Amino acid sequence: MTPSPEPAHDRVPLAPFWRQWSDRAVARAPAGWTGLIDELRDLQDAAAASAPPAETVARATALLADARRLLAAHTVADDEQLYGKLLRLPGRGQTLSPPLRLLSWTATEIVGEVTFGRFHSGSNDAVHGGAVALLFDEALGRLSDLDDRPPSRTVSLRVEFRSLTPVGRPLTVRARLLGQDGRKRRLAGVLRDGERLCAEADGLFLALRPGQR
Ligand SMILES: CCCCC/C=C\C/C=C\C/C=C\C/C=C\CCCC(=O)SCCNC(=O)CCNC(=O)[C@H](O)C(C)(C)COP(=O)(O)OP(=O)(O)OC[C@H]1O[C@@H](n2cnc3c(N)ncnc32)[C@H](O)[C@@H]1OP(=O)(O)O
Repeated sequence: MTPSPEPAHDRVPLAPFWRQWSDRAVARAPAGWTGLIDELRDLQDAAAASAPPAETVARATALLADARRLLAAHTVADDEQLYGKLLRLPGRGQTLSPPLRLLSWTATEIVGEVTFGRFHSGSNDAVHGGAVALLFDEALGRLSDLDDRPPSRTVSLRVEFRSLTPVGRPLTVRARLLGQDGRKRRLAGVLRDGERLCAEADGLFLALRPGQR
């Protein structure tokens, strides 16, 4: 695999399993779907950051209930859902974790950029530790399954919080594949705000056996 010369999240190669999984969702996604996900993400941040008066709360609640009813009328099984499956998009079309935008990659290392919003704040404008762990699971998981490696699952993820992770600033995340032993893949991650180390992670990912769900 050739290292990427420039930021290009959507050119990161996908292993065949994930390419099919994602292309199937892309083919079924209606016009405007990614706009809906972006709006949902912004909504989460706006709700977390607001302290509105009662009239605004009532109006927003009614609008949200309308939107929820519209979407719930089109509920599908997990296999058919679109959410989280658009792997060529930063954030892969989900709002659980903040969009991870890949800047460069090789078979054994990826570097990405991420900005946590107010939705992921714990307190003090600092990111909740669980959200930091979530980001590492995304980044390490992404690398684990790169380069035609068979799909894997996290079995262990240890995070060390070295300093507060700030909300609202672009941060750099770096993931490395340390080694493979049969189905076991050891990975490590580092999250930095400029030069400052925010958190580090060690993960063990296990490749699934053929047909294993
Ligand atoms: C789920 C979301 C997936 C979303 C994917 C989206 C996109 C993917 C595309 C690209 C990637 C992009 C982004 C990445 C995004 C997300 C990544 C999220 C990944 C996750 O978030 S995923 C959910 C959390 N994850 C689980 O829900 C795991 C639950 N679990 C199991 O499903 C089973 O556990 C399984 C099937 C994994 C293995 O089961 P099994 O029966 O096949 O294997 P077995 O138990 O025999 O273990 C074999 C050898 O591993 C050793 N071993 C096992 N566990 C160990 C541990 N904890 N520590 C040390 N060693 C351990 C044993 O000791 C033995 O070692 P030995 O062979 O030497 O004896």
